[in-house]
Amino acid sequence: MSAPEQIRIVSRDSPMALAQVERVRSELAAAHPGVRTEVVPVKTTGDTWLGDLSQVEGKGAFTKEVDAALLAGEADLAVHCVKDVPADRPLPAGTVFAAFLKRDDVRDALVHPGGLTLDELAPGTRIGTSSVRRVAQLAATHPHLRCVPFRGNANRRLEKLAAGEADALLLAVSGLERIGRTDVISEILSPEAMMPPVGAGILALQCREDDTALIEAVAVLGDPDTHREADAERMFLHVLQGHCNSPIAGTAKVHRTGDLSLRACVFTPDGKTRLNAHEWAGRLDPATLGTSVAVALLRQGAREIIDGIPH
Ligand SMILES: NCc1[nH]cc(CCC(=O)O)c1CC(=O)O
Repeated sequence: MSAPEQIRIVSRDSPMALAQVERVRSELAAAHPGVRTEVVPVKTTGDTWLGDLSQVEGKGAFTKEVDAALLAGEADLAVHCVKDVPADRPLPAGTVFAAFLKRDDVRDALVHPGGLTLDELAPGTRIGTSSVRRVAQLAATHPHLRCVPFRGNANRRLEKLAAGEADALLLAVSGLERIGRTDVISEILSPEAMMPPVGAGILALQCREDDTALIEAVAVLGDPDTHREADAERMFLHVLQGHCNSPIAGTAKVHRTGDLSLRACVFTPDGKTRLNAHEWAGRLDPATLGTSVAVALLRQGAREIIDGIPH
């Protein structure tokens, strides 16, 4: 089947989101020379509300307006960071993921203007992050550091850091790559030091489910290993049913042997309790692996931890 002549791509309007759209446009141009693309930028609640995300809709704050534009027919293709797409509920009715692009770096980076590493930071150093996952892990490993709430797109956070609103930041390596600012990285944290979130570094392409021509056309951009990792991670989070204040980390990996593993953790906000699970898929499909890892954490008391956190 031939590709559609024109594809309207909807996305958030942050510099990172627009860089993601450029990647999609160039991969589309390579796969389907001659296809025309148009960008439809939208602002999401998560972009305009810089307070506590749990006070607005929390999950979905970065995706709702993008999904609405897709469903209203104002655009044909949405580009999302999988990390920002709620996994506890199905995708908005009438939409599907048509492809997961090849995964970028899953790790977090420390941005410290003086170039120090996490272990070198002095007691009381203010780390700008509103991520409960990052706060809980830092509390466990570096209790002498102080996290201060920090929201806004990555460029905005770097500006706020330069203005002295924090002494250092934690940001995703993939995000810094997309905005062309890896120069600010003072240390890349291993997944052991800072477990990544579900969906880290993955971009998903979402279409209306009846748009079969487009679904077929963009499927060639999909990466099969990334798809397996995303399925395992998202099913893990779906079974666990977290909320926007629950510190949860999870990262799947397709190894050179082709086998898939999933490591995941649930933390208390103070980082004092950390539940761990690590399983291999073996004969299980990715979603069943995700279910199994979630059940392993539930057996250790994950439900009680998650439900005990105010939200
Ligand atoms: N919450 C914002 C957001 N959504 C996705 C990324 C990073 C890129 C990715 O993981 O795809 C970021 C920035 C960050 O966490 O530093």
